[in-house]
Amino acid sequence: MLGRTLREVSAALKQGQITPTELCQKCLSLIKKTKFLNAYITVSEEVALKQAEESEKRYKNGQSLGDLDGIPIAVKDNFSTSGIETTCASNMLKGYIPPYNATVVQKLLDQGALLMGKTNLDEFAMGSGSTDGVFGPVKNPWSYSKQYREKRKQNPHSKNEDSDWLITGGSSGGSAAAVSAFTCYAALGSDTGGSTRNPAAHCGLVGFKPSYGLVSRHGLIPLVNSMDVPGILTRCVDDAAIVLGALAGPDPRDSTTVHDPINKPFMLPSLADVSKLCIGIPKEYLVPELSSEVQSLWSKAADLFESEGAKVIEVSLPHTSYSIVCYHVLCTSEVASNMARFDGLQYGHRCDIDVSTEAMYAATRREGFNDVVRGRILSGNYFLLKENYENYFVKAQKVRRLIANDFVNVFNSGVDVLLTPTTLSEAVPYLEFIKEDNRTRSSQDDIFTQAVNMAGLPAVSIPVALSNQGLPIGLQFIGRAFCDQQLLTVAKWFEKQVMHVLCKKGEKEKHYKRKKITCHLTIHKSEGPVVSSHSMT
Ligand SMILES: NC(=O)C[C@H](N)C(=O)O
Repeated sequence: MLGRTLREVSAALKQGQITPTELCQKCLSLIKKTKFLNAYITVSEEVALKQAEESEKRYKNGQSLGDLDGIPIAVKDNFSTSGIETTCASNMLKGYIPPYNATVVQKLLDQGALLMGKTNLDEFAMGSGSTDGVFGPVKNPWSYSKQYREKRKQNPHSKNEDSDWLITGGSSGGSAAAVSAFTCYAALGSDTGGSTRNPAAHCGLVGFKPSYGLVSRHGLIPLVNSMDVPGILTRCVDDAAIVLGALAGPDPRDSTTVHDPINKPFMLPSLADVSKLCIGIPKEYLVPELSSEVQSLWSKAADLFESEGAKVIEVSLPHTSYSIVCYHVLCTSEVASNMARFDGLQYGHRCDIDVSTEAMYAATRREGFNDVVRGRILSGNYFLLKENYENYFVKAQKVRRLIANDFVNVFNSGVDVLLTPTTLSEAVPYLEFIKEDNRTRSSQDDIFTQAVNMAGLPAVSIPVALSNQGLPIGLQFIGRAFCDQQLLTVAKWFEKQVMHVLCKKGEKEKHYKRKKITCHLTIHKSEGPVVSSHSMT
């Protein structure tokens, strides 16, 4: 095996154990074999092979561009990619081919990364399941692990295997499935209310959301401009740091990016000295909906820090209970304004009826958007009505400030990092997920993640352990604004510890077979739980 992580595979490329073209072909073949996951909307095979060829020349001439040269990556289909269709999983943008690359995409390509394709999502990134895009739902690769299948078989309510798969979480579920199934070594997601961290937790990955302003949004098709950030999905913390190093920095095309006052330059994180840390546990995050397994891991993780000499204290984020509703008002208001550009004239789909311009707008938007998007546009326009503006939008802005100040107060009191759950539970089966109204479910699942976006802070979800059902569970660390590097040092220390403290000691390997895919599940001392589809039957 070449290596599970970007770092390992990058070393293999540097040592000539594999060429970029061979690596690219391996990933392309896995993309084909795991097509049933529905992780990709577009596979950019030709582009990736061409990029691999160029990378190969650089390696041959001793001119490699660094750790990302020759590394297969995937990009969520809401980032513009020059010459490659960018759909946001919406009828509205089907067939849209942008003339430019998003800054983050360009930066990865400039470092020699290979673009394998564009990944599936909830339409316009609205959702937490990756179930609501026009190309159909994404399946979680962990649905096919033997341990999970066996557990499901014992459940009398379980349906047959083909309908019994799990959601990936979302909205960057395609990116998470793509990394989790080893079709690439890192992927870009976007994170507006948790969309990178949530699927990372459900798919056993590291999901990193940078501080707002650290990474450019230019070319990321906006959901909520004041909260969107490009996110990073990888298999370990070091890999996330490598990608962040390539992406961070001001961009003249995004006026909200700043010259990072703290992290210059980005380096591979060292291991934090935890004995000097103060870890905050927000008491308001102990919500009744939290599963007992997640809760128990959360408290074990806190104990772990304490036993290693960290100060662990309970803290209060008193405005947490307003966060979901506040996010809803602000998100939908920005959505209503952002989506106004999709009118059948300027971009994308157009319904050609010649009754009147208004009728054309209405028909275009009815055909172009699903009902989740239309619902958000309607709510947002209601909040923005002249007579409602003060009472909803302005009030929500004030509450957002209070929510952000809660974090400032906690950090000012000496807390270095907050430790919280990422999601309420492990991934749920699709059929259970759609039983509930997806919008309600989505908003509940974002309870631990949305406030971070409203405050613009960095946060990372780390895979911690497998549940009784054999599914990954993640925990989240939240840091001070622009302390992204420090946050990663804590995450890295934790990642290293959890494998032999929270999981069973030592190394255990199991091979799980199902249909054509063999999931190879490994728990190592020094790495997170990893599901791979390296060995195919
Ligand atoms: N992109 C996101 O973070 C989406 C978030 N889950 C929402 O539905 O608004």
